[in-house]
Amino acid sequence: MDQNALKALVGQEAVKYVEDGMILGIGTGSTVRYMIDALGERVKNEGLSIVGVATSDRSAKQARDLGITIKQLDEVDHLDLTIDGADEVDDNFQGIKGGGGAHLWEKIVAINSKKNLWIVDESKLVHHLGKFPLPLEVIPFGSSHVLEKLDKMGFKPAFRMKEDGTHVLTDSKNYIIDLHLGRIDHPHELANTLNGVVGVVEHGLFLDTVNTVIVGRQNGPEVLNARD
Ligand SMILES: O=C[C@H](O)[C@H](O)[C@H](O)COP(=O)(O)O
Repeated sequence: MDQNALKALVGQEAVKYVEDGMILGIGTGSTVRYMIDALGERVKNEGLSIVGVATSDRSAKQARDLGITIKQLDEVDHLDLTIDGADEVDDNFQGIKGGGGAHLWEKIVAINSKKNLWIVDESKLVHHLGKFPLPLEVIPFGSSHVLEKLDKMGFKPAFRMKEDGTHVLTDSKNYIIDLHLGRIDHPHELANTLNGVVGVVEHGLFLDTVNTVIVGRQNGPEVLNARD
């Protein structure tokens, strides 16, 4: 199976966790796309009745186009489950997200969700976080000074740019700075440090967040349970 087949596999597996009547957080990314397709099938074929809260405009559009009811986070009083992808997951179930620039909305949805389920192909499992550049969402105002500060802190920051030379913009119209760290030995300390940088709205470290990870392996999906 190639990587896309593994993503499809975990996407299809994840929707088995969705129950009638649930309010579901819907993540973002190429793996989640398969999950949304599979969810749409269940809504269409089984009459599954759920309300989705999307973590990006693109996921909201895909879901709506498939007939899935989407509400804003502020329109619901709780989320039963959120299904999302990840860029890296380490041995302690800590993760990096935001490769698609959606980690701010994803984190807000995740912390308001009773359970969090991540779907990844096996390439995302790592022993140490940090090979994948750590995304930060930053306010455009004064962002060159934020970059300079992060550089002085030794974080090897770079703005995420489009091919046409303009900034990648998040759904909240902010910029992304990626930190090229190589290896993160102390993720909680790093998270605390980044939380203290004025201008950084949110970083892509998702610590102590996920309950269950479904990993796409060549011989089938593997379910890893982190915590209840
Ligand atoms: O901002 C994007 C999200 O955090 C994604 O869930 C993450 O980047 C994984 O995306 P993909 O499934 O495309 O690898």
